[in-house]
This record gives sequence, C-alpha cells and structure tokens, in this order.
Amino acid sequence: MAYKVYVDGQEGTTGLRINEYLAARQDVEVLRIDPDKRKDPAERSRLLNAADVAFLCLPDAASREAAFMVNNSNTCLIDASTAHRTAAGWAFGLPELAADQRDKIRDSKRIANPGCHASAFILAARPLVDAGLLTPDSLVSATSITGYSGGGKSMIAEYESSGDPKLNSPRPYALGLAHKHLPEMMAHTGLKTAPVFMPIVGKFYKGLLVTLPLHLSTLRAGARAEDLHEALAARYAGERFIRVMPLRDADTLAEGAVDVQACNDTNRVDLFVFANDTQALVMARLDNLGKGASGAAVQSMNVHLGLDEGLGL
Ligand SMILES: NC(=O)C1=CN([C@@H]2O[C@H](COP(=O)(O)OP(=O)(O)OC[C@H]3O[C@@H](n4cnc5c(N)ncnc54)[C@H](OP(=O)(O)O)[C@@H]3O)[C@@H](O)[C@H]2O)C=CC1
Ligand SMILES: CC(=O)N[C@@H](CCC(=O)OP(=O)(O)O)C(=O)O
Repeated sequence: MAYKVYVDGQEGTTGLRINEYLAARQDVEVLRIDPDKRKDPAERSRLLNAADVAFLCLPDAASREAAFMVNNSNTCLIDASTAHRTAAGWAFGLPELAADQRDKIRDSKRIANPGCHASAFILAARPLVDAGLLTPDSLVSATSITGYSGGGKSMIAEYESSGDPKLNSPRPYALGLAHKHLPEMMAHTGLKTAPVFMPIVGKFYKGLLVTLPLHLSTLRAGARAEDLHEALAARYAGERFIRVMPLRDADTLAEGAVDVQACNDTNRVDLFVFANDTQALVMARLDNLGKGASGAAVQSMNVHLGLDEGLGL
C-alpha cells in the first residue's frame, strides 16, 4: 500500500521540487489540491488529515495555521518553514546532526526542516563544538553565498523579470544582524552567542556556500587545521550525503576558487577545510533547494517511515 503524501504549497519553489522528487516513486501516492482551492482552509484541512505525511511549503504563518488544522494522530508534518525549528515537540530534520537524530525523526510526528544557511552552518560547526575545538562560549562569524531561489517565488521573479541592474552584482543582506536562521544555528550547535552572519545573494538560481573563518589561536589550545578536518571526517564517516573533502583540497586549490554550484541537483553537502599555520576557513556547500530544503524534507520522510534514507534522492 502506498503512503499518502500531501504537499501544502504545491505551487511554490520548495513544493514543486518536492513533487519532482516524489513523481517517480511507486511507494507514494501524492494527494493534490484543486488549484482553485489551494488556500481554502477546509480543503487544506481535509487533505492534511488524510495524509500519512504532509509537507508544509508555506510562509511561516500559514505553516503554523496548518499545524493547528491537523487533528489526528497519524499525519506526520514536515515543515519547510522557519516556524517550528526551535519549537518544543518538533524534531529537527537533519539526520546527520547527532547519533540519536534519526531516532528522533523516526519517532516524531512533527519534523522541522532546517533552513538552507542553517543546515550548512550547523553541519560545519556542530562537530567542532562536540570535539571541543569550539566551546559554547566561542564567538564565531560566517558568510553565506546563495542563489536567488532561496528567496522563493518573489525573489525569483525579481531576478528573472525586473531587469534591475543592481541585481547583477552580489548583494549582502540581513544587515540588521538578525537573520531568521540564527536561533536554529545556536540551538543545534550549542553556541551561546549568535554568529555574526552575513548572507550574500547572487545572480544565479541555486547553490549555497557557508564559510566560517577561524583564527586557530581562538580554538582549543594547540588546535591545528588537521584537528578541524579530523573532527569533520570522524563525525561524517559513513554518511551517504556528506562528503568531507581532503584537507586543503588540491583540486579546488588548483582551480583557485570554490564552485558554489557544484552540489546542485544533488542532496549532497561538501565540507572543506582550507588553512595556513594560524588561520582556517571551514566551508559547507549544498544546493539550497536540495539538502537545503526539498531534498532534506524527502530524506526526513524516508527516515520517519523507516525506508531507505536515499530513496528518490
Ligand atoms: N526556497 C528555498 O530555498 C527555501 C525555502 N524554505 C521555506 O519553505 C517555505 C516555502 O518557501 P518557497 O517554496 O521558497 O516559497 P514560495 O513563495 O516559492 O512558495 C510558497 C507557496 O505557498 C503558497 N501559500 C501562501 N500562503 C498560503 C496559504 N495560506 N495556504 C496555502 N498556500 C499558501 C504560495 O501561494 P502563491 O503561489 O499564491 O504565492 C506559494 O505557492 C518558506 O517558509 C521558506 O522560508 C526553506 C528552505 C529553503
Ligand atoms: C536568498 C534568500 O533570501 N534566502 C532566504 C533563506 C531561505 C531558507 O532557508 O529559508 P527559510 O528559513 O525561510 O526556510 C533568506 O536568507 O531569508
């Protein structure tokens, strides 16, 4: 028997991509809402409650509304929005976060999918905290270069239709230093202070690269770049979707720059450590619509249902 799956927000950027992932699967029956009724609360409620798994690909307020509509104990919600990522009762949908995270995702009917910048930041920083290279009191900063699809339908339209010349060059944003991913970055790394975080959106559709610049002298006494690399490699050994590149990856150094788009159309995360004797750059690259959103959501569904984690990805 096929699992019934409903995508609330099926016409949006994340919802469309989830539907692409599900289209080829025989073990899933996708429940579709009549396009005229896609914002009709009664019809959404009916489908949410009929689903074994419902993906919420909606703005935060509509996701909260959808969570209140579910009045049965069977439907598992996987929320792509920011609404529930640090909320009590919701499992964080990042299976690689910690040894017990898959159990949490399997056991919970409420799963919050991580934000795209946050996924990359957390996957880079958490093993460093767990290894004692950073401590909960460490003060860190990070940049994130991202494609414009991260801003959903409205940003895609702005980049593809407005012709505004200022969009031709990269744009640092979130200048109020209060980006919406900061709470989940702290909650799931254990860092007590928010990183100074500067995302930069560029004129390319998708692809994302988070960088943590680190002075080795601010890490655990005597820490070397090898220790950073070893902490990442040890944590992610055997993880099918995470690739820890060799320390000071020779191919990338030969290229002279990192290709932000090289994980596009995959559910993969690539981690890099570049360093000299006193400083390091720890980087995480992903597809913001793959492991940064829709791919991660499908991966969490697979884990929740006890299926092969990579099914359809
Ligand atoms: N794009 C990305 O890379 C990522 C996005 N996310 C998050 O995923 C969620 C969806 O984002 P994204 O797909 O990019 O956004 P989009 O703006 O592309 O799509 C959102 C969809 O939700 C629909 N919608 C809005 N309100 C309602 C409602 N009350 N009932 C039903 N449908 C509604 C919209 O309808 P309409 O078509 O009429 O506008 C639209 O189709 C957001 O919370 C976003 O923050 C998370 C990670 C990455
Ligand atoms: C380019 C761009 O604007 N990107 C979005 C993040 C997209 C994402 O991860 O989204 P949610 O947290 O909304 O789920 C931003 O920085 O706000």
